[in-house]
Amino acid sequence: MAQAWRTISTANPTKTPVVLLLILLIPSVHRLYFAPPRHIPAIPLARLTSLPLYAICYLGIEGRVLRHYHLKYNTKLLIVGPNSVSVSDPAAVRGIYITAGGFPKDDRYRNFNLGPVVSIFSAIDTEYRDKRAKAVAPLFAPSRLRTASEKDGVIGSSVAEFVDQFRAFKQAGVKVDIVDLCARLSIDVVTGYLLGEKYGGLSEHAHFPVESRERQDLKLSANPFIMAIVAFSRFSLLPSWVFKLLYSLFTHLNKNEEVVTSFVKLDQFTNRVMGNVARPPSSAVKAREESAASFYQARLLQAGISPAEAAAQSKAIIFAGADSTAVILATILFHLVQNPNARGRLLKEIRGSKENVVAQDPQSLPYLRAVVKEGLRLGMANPTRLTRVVPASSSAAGFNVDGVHVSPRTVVGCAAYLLHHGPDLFPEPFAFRPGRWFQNEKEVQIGEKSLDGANDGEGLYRPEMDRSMVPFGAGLRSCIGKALAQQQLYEAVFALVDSEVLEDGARTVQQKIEMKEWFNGEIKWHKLEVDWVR
Ligand code: HEM
Repeated sequence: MAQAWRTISTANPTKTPVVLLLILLIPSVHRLYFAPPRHIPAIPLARLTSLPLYAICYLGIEGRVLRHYHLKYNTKLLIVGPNSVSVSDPAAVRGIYITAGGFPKDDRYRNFNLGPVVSIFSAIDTEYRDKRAKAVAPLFAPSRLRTASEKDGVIGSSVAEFVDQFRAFKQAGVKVDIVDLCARLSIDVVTGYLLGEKYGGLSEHAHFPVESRERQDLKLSANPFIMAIVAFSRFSLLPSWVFKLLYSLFTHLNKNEEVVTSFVKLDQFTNRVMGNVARPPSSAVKAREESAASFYQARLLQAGISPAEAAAQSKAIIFAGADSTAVILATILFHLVQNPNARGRLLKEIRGSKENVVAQDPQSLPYLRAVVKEGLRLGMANPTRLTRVVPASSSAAGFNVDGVHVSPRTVVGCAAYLLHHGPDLFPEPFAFRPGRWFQNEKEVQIGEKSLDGANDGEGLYRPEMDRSMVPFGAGLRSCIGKALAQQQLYEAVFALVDSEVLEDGARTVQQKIEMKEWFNGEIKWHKLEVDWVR
């Protein structure tokens, strides 16, 4: 190689830069003319380089930019990098994520490893993932969730505390930040339910009166930890070595006391819950130990996972569970505050269900289901492409999207931002309209056409609409915490609407929800406020 450089430079020094440029351009020219099919539209420069994709990912505008180009070119397939395509086609979800276990996750997921530890979420090796996911799966059984939702259960008591705090803000006429309050509820539910001890999100600042500056200014202490991870996801598409470099640089530059304290607090909490299950059983605490054995960290230890890894996996689940559920719940509440008609309809349904002799499971209430579904559609907890790689196997060699062949080793992915905002399936895609989920005329009447503007014809599209919904991903690698998240959403919306806290003058301070569309979507400024007009 060194000899070759010398030959070029001694042959004709003035031509060297030109020759070098040509050599450098060969791969790009090859990409431009041969690699990706020429007839598939691309975002600018994407056939040559991934830099535009990295830039929009960094800026948190990936969802809206890809949607713009899909609509502009009227295409279901869009080239977003030399070896990467965005798919905006509900019919492709099955092929990419479901059939035969779905395509494997691509290399970008390595960037989500927890240092040396591979999490359930970041694992590419499915055997590694299955061992851990199977160990914890029984925790999400419906009967266990129902028990936890009773008055004195972890979910039931946390939701009651959440409603009480909401009410206290209202009674004092003080603005409430629903993103913060939902984050407090979510972290308590995830930790209390899975790890056997509540983090204490709802209680940590509850000793300050709601009117005090401290109470209004202080945010959940785990926020800096959560937001640091959310912010790293803006680099997640980069090659692993660049990511690592930027990660250490970014960590160094953004290190401040608040972030360090938050990480230390999370470490202390995780060590404590690990200690709770590591203690040797004694007859006096037998009952407690028995129930402790049914917690997340204990089940991982029982499956042969090392204590250090079980601790890291527990920390990962706090992030995975708390942040996404908070984003979706805050989205639902924000829209309910802005839609008195939907709220009125929901209150009527909830009150009706309470008059029933047999208490009804919130998840069986049709209008509440539509409200939660519409919130999951609009809530951008994971707005961007869930990337996978087309395997080289023969069955996948024929993978097609809308009649176009996608070759093996191409990175493919569907984004909730695109599938959830398809204008054909979801007219007025950015509007909150629970009524759109009702299937036939009778159901539309239940959904109150006159109340939220749904029209009869839309219901006919519902199966297609369902296929377009990927808030929890799809297939084997879809969210393992879906049942827990849904239980919290239903219980919290039911209880809050039933309490009538959102009645008599509640209004949103922000007019709309603005998001940073990173892999984990972030509500801008991490704040959405509700105040009260008297
Ligand atoms: C409304 C709340 C939630 C939303 C919207 C959500 C969304 C998602 C999505 C989209 C994925 C798939 C990611 C991909 O394919 O790359 C996922 C995976 C995952 N979620 Fe959630 N999630 C929520 C709540 C939770 C909760 C409560 C937990 C834990 C208790 C959790 C734990 C996980 C884990 C461990 C995975 C990885 C599964 C695997 O790769 O096998 N999530 N989630």
